Amino acid sequence: MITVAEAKTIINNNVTPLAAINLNLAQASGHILAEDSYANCDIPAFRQSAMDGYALKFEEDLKELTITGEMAAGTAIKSALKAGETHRIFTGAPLPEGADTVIMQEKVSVENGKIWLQDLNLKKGLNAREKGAEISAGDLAMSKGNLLTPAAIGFLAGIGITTVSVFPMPKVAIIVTGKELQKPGLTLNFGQVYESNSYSLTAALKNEGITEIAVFEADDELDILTNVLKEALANADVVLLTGGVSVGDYDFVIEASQRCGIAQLFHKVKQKPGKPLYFGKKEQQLVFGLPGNPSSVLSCYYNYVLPCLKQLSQKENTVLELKAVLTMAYQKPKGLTHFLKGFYKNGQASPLNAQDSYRLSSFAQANCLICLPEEEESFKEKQSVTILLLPS
Ligand SMILES: Nc1nc2c(c(=O)[nH]1)N[C@H]1C(S)=C(S)[C@@H](COP(=O)(O)OP(=O)(O)OC[C@H]3O[C@@H](n4cnc5c(N)ncnc54)[C@H](O)[C@@H]3O)O[C@H]1N2
Ligand code: MOO
Repeated sequence: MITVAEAKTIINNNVTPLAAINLNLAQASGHILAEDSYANCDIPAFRQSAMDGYALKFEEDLKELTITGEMAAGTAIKSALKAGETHRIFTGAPLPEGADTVIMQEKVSVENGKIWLQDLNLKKGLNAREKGAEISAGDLAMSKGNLLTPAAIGFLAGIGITTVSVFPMPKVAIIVTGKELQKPGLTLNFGQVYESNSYSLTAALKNEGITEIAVFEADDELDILTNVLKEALANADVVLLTGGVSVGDYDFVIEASQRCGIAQLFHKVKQKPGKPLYFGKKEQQLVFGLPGNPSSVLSCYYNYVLPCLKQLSQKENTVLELKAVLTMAYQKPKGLTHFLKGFYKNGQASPLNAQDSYRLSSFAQANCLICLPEEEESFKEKQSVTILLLPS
């Protein structure tokens, strides 16, 4: 059995980031930019008013001007100012030729087609956005490696970009195994359990912006599982199996993986929950055999699967490791790293009740996993420990 750290290193060393693709900007949110992006034109594309008011050519001691035109936002008609003239103008509209300044309408009085200026702070260029002030044609708009946040998407759209080169999100297949599984909503017959792993995993993947998710079900039979795994591998970068990875007579994940040509990279990690975790690889495709207990599935997801998915898309890991003090003493046997479902607040981490790996009630309340190292058994109240902060 390998340690948690060894397992993480093996995964990390076996991930090849996915090749960049071109995406329509509207589909690119949450992706990492794979190429520098450049502006095609000046933005603003013309000298533009930042206020509703009057456009003018600035001079010291201006007192009055005659209104000779109007510029509304979106106007396609060009206009020019002569000496002593002003144009009514609105926010976003182009300034008439010859104008360099806009006075807010609150700072003038209007009478008989004229304005009287009452703005002591009026300066040349006030309330006028210069052509190319945001960005000039040919300038670098955003560098490779940037995350396309909503603001980044808006910025690129605002400079007229429609397509971007990004690192794609992985395509993920989930295979839930087990004869005992029943769909939530149907009657639970004797010996059955409601199938929840595909729900928790799908929800977690969708939280990451992963949309290509295929869910398969497989009975505990080697031939069936082998065929389902083959089908899943046909269109996935990552396959997540749940259940069937331990030592029982009906646990076929290891054998089915071998039959599908997947090379085993490890099986079994010194941890609780999730001891029988399996990881394998077929060319660039990655396969996780997650131990079936619902809490083991999620504990392994946050520890191993999520960082791997992030790496595939060249994104930062969002499971943050930090230090916290325990709010209570805790005992565990030596030999395995324990990941306790916990609640973190103001630097303190509280282990929750119901730590058993078949239960999700505590995980449903948790915002962190408290990591208790393999070789330690006694933890004091206020002792500093490492926690993994879970993404919401
Ligand atoms: N003799 C041993 N028995 C077990 C060991 C061991 O070392 N020696 N390890 C235990 C540990 S730890 C775990 S974890 C489980 C993992 O076993 P499997 O991955 O083979 O999982 P299953 O046996 O198929 O299922 C375990 C448990 O989870 C329930 N389950 C499975 N899939 C789902 C699902 N999609 N939704 C909800 N619940 C699910 C299943 O009904 C079982 O109760 O092995 C121990 N045994
Ligand atoms: O390790 Mo298993 O995941 O405890 O139940």
